[in-house]
Amino acid sequence: MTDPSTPSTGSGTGDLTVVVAIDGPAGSGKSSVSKQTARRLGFGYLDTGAAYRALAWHALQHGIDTSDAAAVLDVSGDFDYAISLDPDQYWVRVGQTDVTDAIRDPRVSDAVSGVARVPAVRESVNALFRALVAQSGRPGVVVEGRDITTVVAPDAPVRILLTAAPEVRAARRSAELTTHDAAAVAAALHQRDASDSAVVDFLTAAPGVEVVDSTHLDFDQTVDAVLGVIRAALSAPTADTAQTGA
Ligand SMILES: Nc1ncnc2c1ncn2[C@@H]1O[C@H](COP(=O)(O)OP(=O)(O)OP(=O)(O)O)[C@@H](O)[C@H]1O
Ligand SMILES: Nc1ccn([C@@H]2O[C@H](COP(=O)(O)O)[C@@H](O)[C@H]2O)c(=O)n1
Repeated sequence: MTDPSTPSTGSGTGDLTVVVAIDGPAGSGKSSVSKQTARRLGFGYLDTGAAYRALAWHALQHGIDTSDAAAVLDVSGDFDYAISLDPDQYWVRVGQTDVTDAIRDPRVSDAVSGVARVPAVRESVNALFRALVAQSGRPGVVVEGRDITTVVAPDAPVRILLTAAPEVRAARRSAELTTHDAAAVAAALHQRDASDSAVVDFLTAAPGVEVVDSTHLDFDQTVDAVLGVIRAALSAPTADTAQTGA
């Protein structure tokens, strides 16, 4: 994997970029809500799951079974990954190939947890995420995934766990994948959550993480709820400003 050269805390405390960290289970609305939130704030948007998905796609292209950790690590050596942080011009590339749509294929979703289970892969992509945030040139970046509030940017000034009831998440995902059997889509989503939550905990909020439950909210209400948390957090006095009176 390309080695990110620019070190950064990616936390909003060690550099000038404000990080809004959002975690949650599959289908909770992380990508769509984070993207719209970023637009509303003029922030960048970083989809961290795309890196795991793109590496899973890359492994499948090489005929690799992603449950084979050694093979995944091996193929990650020539993984040339790029992603846009522009919420209005979102794309994902591996080498010269645009994989923006391909990485959403259920074939990739079914394989991605194997990739995410490899500790060396996680360390490498986390360093990349921090570098992408630091280099974004934006006043802030909404970063969404599974371990952003706890591992990637635990010091971010805004940390949110976006949840929704499992049956609601499954129904929303089924509505997107209309050509697929609804029961199979729901089973795959819950299976992926089960595999992923064995690696990182995104089902319970870590201390200091605000929960936004969208079960009974529509999309716009969810974005407004997230923006409310962000505005409250960014206008609250920090330890620094409270001490200096700034
Ligand atoms: N509050 C909401 N009300 C209705 N639909 C919603 C809401 N939030 C998100 N959605 C829809 O639910 C679907 C799943 O959302 P999205 O893809 O953003 O979830 P995700 O958490 O990023 O999923 P994954 O982790 O699997 O990538 C999308 O079609 C999105 O438009
Ligand atoms: N911070 C993250 C983000 C994602 N993953 C893994 O990637 C998969 C795809 O993520 P989506 O958000 O696009 O659904 C996800 O199922 C995890 O396996 C991760 O481990 N950490």
